[in-house]
Amino acid sequence: MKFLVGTYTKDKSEGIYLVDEEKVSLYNRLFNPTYFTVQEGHLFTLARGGIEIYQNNMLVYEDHTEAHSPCHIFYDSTIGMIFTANYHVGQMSTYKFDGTQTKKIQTIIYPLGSHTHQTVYDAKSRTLFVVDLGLDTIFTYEIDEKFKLVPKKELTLTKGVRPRHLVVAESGFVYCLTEYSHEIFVYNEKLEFVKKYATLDKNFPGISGAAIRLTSDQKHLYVSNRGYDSITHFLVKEDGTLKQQRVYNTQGKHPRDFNLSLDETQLVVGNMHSNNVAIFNRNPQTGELKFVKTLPVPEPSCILFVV
Ligand SMILES: O=C1O[C@H](COP(=O)(O)O)[C@@H](O)[C@H](O)[C@H]1O
Repeated sequence: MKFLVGTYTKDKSEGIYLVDEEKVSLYNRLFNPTYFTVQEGHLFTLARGGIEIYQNNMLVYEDHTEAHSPCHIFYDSTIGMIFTANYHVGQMSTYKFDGTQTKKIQTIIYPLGSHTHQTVYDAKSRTLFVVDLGLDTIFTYEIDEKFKLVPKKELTLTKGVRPRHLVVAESGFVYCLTEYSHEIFVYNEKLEFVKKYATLDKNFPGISGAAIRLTSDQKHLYVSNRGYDSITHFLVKEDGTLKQQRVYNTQGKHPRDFNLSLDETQLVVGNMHSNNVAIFNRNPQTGELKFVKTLPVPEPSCILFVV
């Protein structure tokens, strides 16, 4: 079991931590690496007013030109592009990365009220999804031969539900978790609305949906609920609709992110307000979780399993 934990460095945290079995150690000393990804031997992380890219712990690219730090970063190796969403200033940026060189391509500034929260590129449909929490909209784009974004469809959710993160299934179905209403909005491969599901049976005040993950067999979907600190497990049926299974206590406060191990036999939750990560064993057939232990990690906000 080996995973990295991105954090807020507002209090005691100093950057990204490595959890290797029982041992927790500082992996990279950084300012607020609240989201990051590791691919092709590079670490792509959020930084003050932009992004930083590291290779073997050495800084190889930095951009600090935005008025605030973004909240989400996504790298797609099929097109060699990096995408960021900047919640606080309502914009998203794109970069071209060719394995060594990085170039900023574009920044899109959204209308007043925008709080872009996530960018996801789906290589199969060649579609970029930009989730805008503030505008209750999912913007979609194609990418042209000059790596510029060409607007496609806009998915408008119910006003005030506040979409936060989504996943795209191999079927083309899109599952979007809302922060304020903690619901999952389901869209089919034509991006037509199908149905929505509450992540919890009761609507407690102050709950906010955070992360959403789909298993590689496409059969299990998990979401985290901050405030009612839990993970809800859904089965994904043949027709793409969902069936709620169980709700699991995350053994800590404010589960901002969680992730599956590479073989998907474990699930780790980052409990941001209780400074710990909770480790669960996972049955890959049934999707059931079994709590194993917690480990102390300060201000966890992003979990990523590594080889
Ligand atoms: O989910 C959330 O995310 C936003 C954006 O994150 P930030 O790291 O850019 O601040 C955050 O402000 C908000 O409180 C939270 O609910």
